[in-house]
Amino acid sequence: MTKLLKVHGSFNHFFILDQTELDQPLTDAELVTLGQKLCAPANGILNGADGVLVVNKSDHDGVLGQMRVINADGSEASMCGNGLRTVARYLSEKTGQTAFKVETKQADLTVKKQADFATGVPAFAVEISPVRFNAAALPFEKLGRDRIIDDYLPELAPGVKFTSLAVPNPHLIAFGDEDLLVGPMMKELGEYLNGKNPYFTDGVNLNFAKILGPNELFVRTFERGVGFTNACGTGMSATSLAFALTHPDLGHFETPIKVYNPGGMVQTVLHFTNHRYFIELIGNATVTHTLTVDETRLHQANFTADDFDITTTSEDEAYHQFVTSLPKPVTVNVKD
Ligand SMILES: N[C@H](CCC[C@H](N)C(=O)O)C(=O)O
Repeated sequence: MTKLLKVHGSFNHFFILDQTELDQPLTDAELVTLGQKLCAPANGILNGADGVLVVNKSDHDGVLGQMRVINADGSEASMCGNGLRTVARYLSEKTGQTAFKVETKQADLTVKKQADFATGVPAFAVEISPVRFNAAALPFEKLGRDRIIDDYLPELAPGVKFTSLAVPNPHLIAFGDEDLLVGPMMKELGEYLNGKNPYFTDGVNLNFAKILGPNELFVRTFERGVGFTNACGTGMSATSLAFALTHPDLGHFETPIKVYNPGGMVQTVLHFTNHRYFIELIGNATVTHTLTVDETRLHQANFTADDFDITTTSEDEAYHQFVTSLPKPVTVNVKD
């Protein structure tokens, strides 16, 4: 039998599959099908998820494991900030180590166990990098620019200034008031840029943010390969950096930035060292369920909820209490 975990970072929900525990790792095609089937709420496996985090062995020195990210639509992403916190916790509890590196598509990233974010809410800090701004890292070549920093993009939305950066997955960011975050534009633009369009040919994570004050933001994200999620770790990290670059009076480097989101709150710390940006993302790493299932069913994506033995942990209650204790600067419903 094979064990999976159901986890979340800021209610950005994932399944973790540790392939080092399998008799036979899944093929890439099997991972795509598994991601689509496990994550679809209609299939009733714990109401689905936003993605599957696949843990593999890493042969890099000083690296405890490799993380691959399969979105709910089966597409693969180069990075997942909320997910990396949960994989870091999984590997920490598996090995007993509390500070180490995890291999991701474009970099081996530093992770470190933190003090609990609140009672019963374990937390990890993870490195978000590499950070790039140019069209080579972002597929927006049809917008006639090599960079998009605090620029109007009338082709996409009149009267809105955007910033785009890759961390290394692609993000497009705009700052505005609550109407922008909860109005119709976000869904329309998010669906357009993640469908057939000449601007972001590989899709893009769309982040709208409200500035709450010095080093305080609220960020809502329409994620590539998923749609609206309760939080996007790389989105909150990229938005924090865009905040400091476009509002240097309010967003500061080397200072914790409080980032609220529909699923809770995380902290980010921006760094610029040796001509390199990187972002620390600090937040919860919550395990809500353990699941066991026959490995063959995962390979064949041939399962219903009845094929899983599911155990619920006691952690979600503690996280709900944490979220309830937070201010609600913007009214966006939490997606179950
Ligand atoms: N949907 C994203 C991957 C997951 C990122 C998000 N869940 C996070 O926490 O960073 C993409 O395709 O780039």
